[in-house]
Amino acid sequence: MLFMTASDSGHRSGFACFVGRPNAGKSTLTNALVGQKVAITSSRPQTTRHTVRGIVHRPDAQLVLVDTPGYHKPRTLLGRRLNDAVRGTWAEVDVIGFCVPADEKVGPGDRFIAGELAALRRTPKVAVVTKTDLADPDTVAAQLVAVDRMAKDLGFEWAELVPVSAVEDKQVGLLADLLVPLLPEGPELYPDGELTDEPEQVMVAELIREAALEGVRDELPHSIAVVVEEMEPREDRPADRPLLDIHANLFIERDSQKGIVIGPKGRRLKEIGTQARGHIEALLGTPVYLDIHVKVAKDWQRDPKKLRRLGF
Ligand SMILES: Nc1nc2c(ncn2[C@@H]2O[C@H](COP(=O)(O)OP(=O)(O)OP(=O)(O)O)[C@@H](O)[C@H]2O)c(=O)[nH]1
Repeated sequence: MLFMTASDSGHRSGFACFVGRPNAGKSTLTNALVGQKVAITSSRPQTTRHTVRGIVHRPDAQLVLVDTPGYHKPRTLLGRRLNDAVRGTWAEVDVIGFCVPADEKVGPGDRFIAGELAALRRTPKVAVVTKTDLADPDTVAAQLVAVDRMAKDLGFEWAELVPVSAVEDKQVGLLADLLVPLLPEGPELYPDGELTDEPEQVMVAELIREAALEGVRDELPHSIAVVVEEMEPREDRPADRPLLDIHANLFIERDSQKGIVIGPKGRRLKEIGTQARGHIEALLGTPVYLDIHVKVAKDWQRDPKKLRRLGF
């Protein structure tokens, strides 16, 4: 009955995810489509850990965006878990957006991922050439041709091929217009106004992790995990001056990494706290007291029990 009503009205709803090599612009594009910061962006690759959904609400459709971690050659148990999670997501969505930056040549990393997509015969695949503001029109055109050819070489065709700039908000609306017809007919999946179904604590943990990753060496990203232990409104506060107490543990793998995260005289940790607090307050719309403890969870990347405890 619900289905008939939905198809009568022509309303569409479904899931999409963006895939592509690290730094391809997937999170930024998700944010631009949704219009609010829900996924985590960073100038460093492979920071999108959790499946974060942003929801595009339109009168004619609801598009639920699932943001997956980067798909890459696994070296550790964590790497394999991430790849499993990514492939699991690909199999579940209604449409896949494959992102390639306009300012970098199509390479083996792109072909590796597109090759995996080729196996998903039934799922429509849309190619998105991202960051067009960083390339001149000829380069963008050449990139569109290269991406088209890559699919043909792999034995499939893109359902759509579209250049966008998420930063300058160019063609982002067009991309949504092209994705919507590829969704099945159906009613709204989430109530209007709900931007993400990711638990707040996970998003808060991601914001702390993002702040912790700023300015640390490239090899550290997978050595940091954050778990929010407690998130409670402070008691005895006047109604017009609420305060949210957040206690979080920041896990590193080895004692030797403590210095990097904490910094001389605790300066680095303080910076992490200040930056994360600003983002959390913007996200939740309330003043926050943030308390971060740095703890060593030895070799947590390779230990299945510890991985589970940290939510992977
Ligand atoms: N100039 C420009 N920069 C962009 C655009 N989109 C993304 N970027 C930048 O490119 C970098 C990577 O963007 P992300 O959105 O984090 O990329 P991602 O594909 O989600 O990266 P991973 O999480 O590592 O897989 C960031 O520094 C963004 O600011 C764009 O349209 N124009």
